[in-house]
Amino acid sequence: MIIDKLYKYVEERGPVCVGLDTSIDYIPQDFIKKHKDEYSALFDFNRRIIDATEDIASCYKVQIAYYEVLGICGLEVYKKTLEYLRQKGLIAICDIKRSDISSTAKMYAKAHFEGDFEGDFITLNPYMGLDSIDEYLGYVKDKEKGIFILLKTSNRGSRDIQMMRLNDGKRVYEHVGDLFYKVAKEYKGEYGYSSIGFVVGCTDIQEIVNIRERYKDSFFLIPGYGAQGGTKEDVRKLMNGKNGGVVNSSRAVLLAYKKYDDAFDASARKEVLNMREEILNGI
Ligand SMILES: O=C(O)c1cc(=O)[nH]c(=O)n1[C@@H]1O[C@H](COP(=O)(O)O)[C@@H](O)[C@H]1O
Repeated sequence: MIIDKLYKYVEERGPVCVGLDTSIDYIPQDFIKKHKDEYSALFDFNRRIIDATEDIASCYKVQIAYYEVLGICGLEVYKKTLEYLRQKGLIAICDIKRSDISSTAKMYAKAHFEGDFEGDFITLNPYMGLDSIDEYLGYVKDKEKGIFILLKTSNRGSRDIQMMRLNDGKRVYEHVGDLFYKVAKEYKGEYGYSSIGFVVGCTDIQEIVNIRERYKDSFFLIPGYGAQGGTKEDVRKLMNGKNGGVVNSSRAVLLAYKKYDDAFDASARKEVLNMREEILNGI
């Protein structure tokens, strides 16, 4: 089960997930100028961030929109970045946030668990219901793949729908969580976590404790740390001790060179080390 590999990497390297939401605007101009075009600079930037952090990060979340926006050439960089992670034996979470009926979901599953855009985990939107994830389950069961389902997101708008109360008193996100938690239990690995986990933002202090209590043996992908205001205390409440989730940081790592006044890769390393220390010290 892929979740066991992720669990082991968190044990060895810590819970930080480096977010490769690499906008061309984030790349220092002098670095871009050294390359034949901005696409090769983009890949080289990602490669150096990966090289500088691989021993201290558990995984990498590659946000597809940052590559799609650049068209075919951007998707080439997305592909090359995933290939590079794979060659190094690192774990890639493809942040694609898909949702569709089964016949189309089958294509998404094939597109992101096989071929050019293959990753280890993908993010899915649960809005279309239980059968919308069916086509991914074969990959989870037999092909070492995993899923993170959006449960309670980090944005302010998560209150608009996810926090609404249903007739039975449950929040919408609790209803969603309860449904998918049942499915997830069938895909548990050797450490007790399932390869189907949840995305839980660390920005809603009131809900965090409830979520960890309610989904005790669920592994979380936790965004919202740093740039969106999530703190080490919030994150710690979502982790099950030291190993119950990975904490994503994208902009704070990619733009760390502005804070440390050092090379971008050395700065990214400093940021990941600081973050790891902040989260783990005190657990
Ligand atoms: O699924 C996600 O990764 C995600 C869910 C969520 O609730 N909030 C959220 O910010 N994200 C993603 O997490 C990353 C956060 O980036 P930073 O705020 O720069 O660390 C982005 O790639 C978002 O798309």
